[in-house]
Amino acid sequence: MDKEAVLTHILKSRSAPTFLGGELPSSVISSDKYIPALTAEAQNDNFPSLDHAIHSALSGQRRRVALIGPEGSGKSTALQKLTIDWAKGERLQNFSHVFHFSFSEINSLERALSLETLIQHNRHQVSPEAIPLVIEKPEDVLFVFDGLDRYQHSLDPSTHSLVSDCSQTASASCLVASLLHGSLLGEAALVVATRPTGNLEFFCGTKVNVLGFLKPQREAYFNNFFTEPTAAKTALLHMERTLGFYDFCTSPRFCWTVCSIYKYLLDSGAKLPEAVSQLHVDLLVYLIQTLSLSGAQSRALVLVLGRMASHCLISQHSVCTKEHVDFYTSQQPIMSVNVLLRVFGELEPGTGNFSFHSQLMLEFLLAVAFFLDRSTHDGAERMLKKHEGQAKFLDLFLSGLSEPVQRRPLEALLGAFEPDQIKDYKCWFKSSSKETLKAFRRDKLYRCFHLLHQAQNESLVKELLPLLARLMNYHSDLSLQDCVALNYVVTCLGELERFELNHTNFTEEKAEVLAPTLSLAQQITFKQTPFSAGALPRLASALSRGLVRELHLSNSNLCEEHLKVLCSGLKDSKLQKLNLRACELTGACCEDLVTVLTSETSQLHELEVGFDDIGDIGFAKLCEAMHHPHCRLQDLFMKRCNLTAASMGAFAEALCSGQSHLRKLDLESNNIGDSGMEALCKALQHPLCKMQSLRLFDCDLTAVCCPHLRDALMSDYCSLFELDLSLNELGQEGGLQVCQGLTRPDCALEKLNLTRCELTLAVFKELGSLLRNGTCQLKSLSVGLNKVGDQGVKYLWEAVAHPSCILEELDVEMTKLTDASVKDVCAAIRASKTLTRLEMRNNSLTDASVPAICQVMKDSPNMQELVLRYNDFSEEVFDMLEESKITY
Ligand SMILES: Nc1ncnc2c1ncn2[C@@H]1O[C@H](COP(=O)(O)OP(=O)(O)OP(=O)(O)O)[C@@H](O)[C@H]1O
Repeated sequence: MDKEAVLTHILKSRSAPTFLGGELPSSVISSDKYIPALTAEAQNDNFPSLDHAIHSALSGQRRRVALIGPEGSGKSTALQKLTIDWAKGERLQNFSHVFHFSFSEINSLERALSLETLIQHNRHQVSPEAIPLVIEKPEDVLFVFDGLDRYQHSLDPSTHSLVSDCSQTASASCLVASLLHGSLLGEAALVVATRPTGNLEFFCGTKVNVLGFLKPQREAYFNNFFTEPTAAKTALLHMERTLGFYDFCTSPRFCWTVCSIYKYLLDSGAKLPEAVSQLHVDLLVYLIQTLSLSGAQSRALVLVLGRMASHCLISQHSVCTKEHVDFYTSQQPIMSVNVLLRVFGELEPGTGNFSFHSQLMLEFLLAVAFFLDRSTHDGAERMLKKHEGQAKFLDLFLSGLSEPVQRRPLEALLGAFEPDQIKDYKCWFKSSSKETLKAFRRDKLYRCFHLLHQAQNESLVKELLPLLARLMNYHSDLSLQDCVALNYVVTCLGELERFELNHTNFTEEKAEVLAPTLSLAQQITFKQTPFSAGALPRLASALSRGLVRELHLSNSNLCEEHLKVLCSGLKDSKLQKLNLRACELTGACCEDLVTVLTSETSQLHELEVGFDDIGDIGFAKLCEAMHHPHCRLQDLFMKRCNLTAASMGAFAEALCSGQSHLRKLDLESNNIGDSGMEALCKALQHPLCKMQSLRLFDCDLTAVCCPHLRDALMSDYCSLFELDLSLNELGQEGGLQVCQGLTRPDCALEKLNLTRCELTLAVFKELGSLLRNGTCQLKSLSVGLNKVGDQGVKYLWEAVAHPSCILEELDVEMTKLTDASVKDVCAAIRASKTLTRLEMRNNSLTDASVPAICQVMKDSPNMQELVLRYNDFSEEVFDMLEESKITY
């Protein structure tokens, strides 16, 4: 085979590049501007380039490969590169022949022919004498077929009588099917390129999904396109910011289009477009200007193209035949608009088929035509319905074009848009948006944001403010595009009370796009949103210059490094509350938290690090921060942080330092033990200690620490207002000591929780007399899960009934109460002037108690809640309980 002739043939340029069509593959390759495109798998793994994937598929056993990718993703260019590399002797030298076919050309072959003729016919520079070599050694032959999606015949083998003899004549479609199914030259290798198409169902071989360009390839492409590096950078940054979140940016052809129009705009000193609809306005204006038509002709042309676009969408055919085109273009010579359309079938010029260069331009022309067409009776809603499922951007383009500033350049060329059509679209937009926003249809909500983003009209966003405001707080499953649209809306609104993001992979790109939103929000929550490492610096910098007061990151995958980055931003922020519960933090992370707590401008007063492995060393660092004059920490939540008695000494010191503002500490489920408690109790007696609330649920305490606790409670300096000792084995002795502590006349304790503390009758008796003694300030008492029965709780009922008792909430869950106590319960409720909430779940009351209880609830207007869940009631009393507003 004459490789030189193959090379000359391919490299010989046959048509000029256009903005929409792209630079010719041959010119891209010969001018060394070829950038290896990627396979779709490259997004996840470091997979090879498309060229590599083709070569490895051809070196394998099957040697049949289909390249499947969307429009303009670089399939044809990769095939031409393959053929050129072979012809230059650089690659695939195991093949003696490479035959390159286009399915569009095969479509136009109407007469029967043999494979031998097909090969020679199709400019393959193979002499008749060489044909026997091809046939004898098919393993040395490679067939390359481009554009299966444009093929008009089926590859279904059952619809053809497949041939096996190279000299046998048959239809071209039969020859192609025979080659692809291996009955003809079965050992030859084969590469087919196509957009996704039904015919692929009949292809057996390796399938390679073509992606095109990601950011690094786009960067290389822009650098090649613009000779001036600053222009390349400006253009690329602009594209990434305004369009980089759309899938179609992976298309090399789209990159060419963007570069071409950007260059034109930059050279003419114009502004670059902010949204995809603006980009298409600029493109269409440029393309029409190149045609040098009159205004009326241009308008007529766009109307014709709009109708063709509608036809292609509705019939789901990307290709219009000559007949279709003639039908639509009785007044317009369609060949004059090849800048707007792609022409196929060069074998017999003038008889070819047409298609739109890009689906985006097709939909854009349809949108423009909608606003130009006086004769159409379709309103926007009907028009969108008609193309539903086929058009992806039609509504976005309508939205962009409905704004006077955006459509003005087109109106200057085509004449004014029809006011009725614009009015109709605006009406549809407002009514459908209001409906969507009112009904909170999440699926449609973001579409509405996208339409607003395209319209780029701040006052339109503000008009919808009353409906938008309540939808701005919670977001989930956000795509990058959604982030862009949402951010646009939030930026127009200018402020945001809450922003919660759920179930969203928080990537660097999303963080970058949402940075303004994050800066405008006062309260931010991330739930089940894994952070990528790159997202953290963006988040940190948005928070550092933002308005955020509260940040909730519980259950996030923050490691030490992530936290370090985050804290670098938080130390300059206005943050007041930080929740890092279950964020996989360790003691080492506390160093970074200390920088936030002690920064000069720190306003952080609430910190939650529960379920993180902080340990004594980490806690010691936090205690050091409490000595610092800038530290404003008041509330600290450290549930299950692996703390022991060892850290209580340093903590007690911090509490007594006079610098600490700490008022509330939750140490639930840490191994504090009696010795730790002893240290803590000493601090509580110190005049500089400001602690008000101490939660020591399940902290391994026993009666041993209770004398210290009593002393602390008895101390004049103790300002404890709330104490939770539940799930500690205090027993009778411990319980009595605590009660003794409460006898101090001005003891401030208002809330005491002694749930499951192994308390006895004697303790209940003491509690009862305390509540009656007139000095006790207790308003809330929980003594559930102490199995004292009716006899023990009776002391409390008597106390509640006493006029000196000011108890408002009483919890006696699972104390083995029976119907025998009901008389006392009712008397207590009836007599109390303060009791509002009574918790009695998990006891043994039966239906017999219900009438009296219901009656007392009716007679006692103070009572807000009585909980009787999990008692022994039958269904028969449920109605009665419900009527009396009792929770059962
Ligand atoms: N690897 C590449 N390097 C540089 N430019 C490229 C590359 N691939 C494609 N291009 C540019 O993009 C344009 C479109 O590419 P190509 O025709 O190969 O796409 P395609 O996937 O075959 O599209 P379609 O399905 O629409 O036929 C080319 O004309 C060229 O300008």
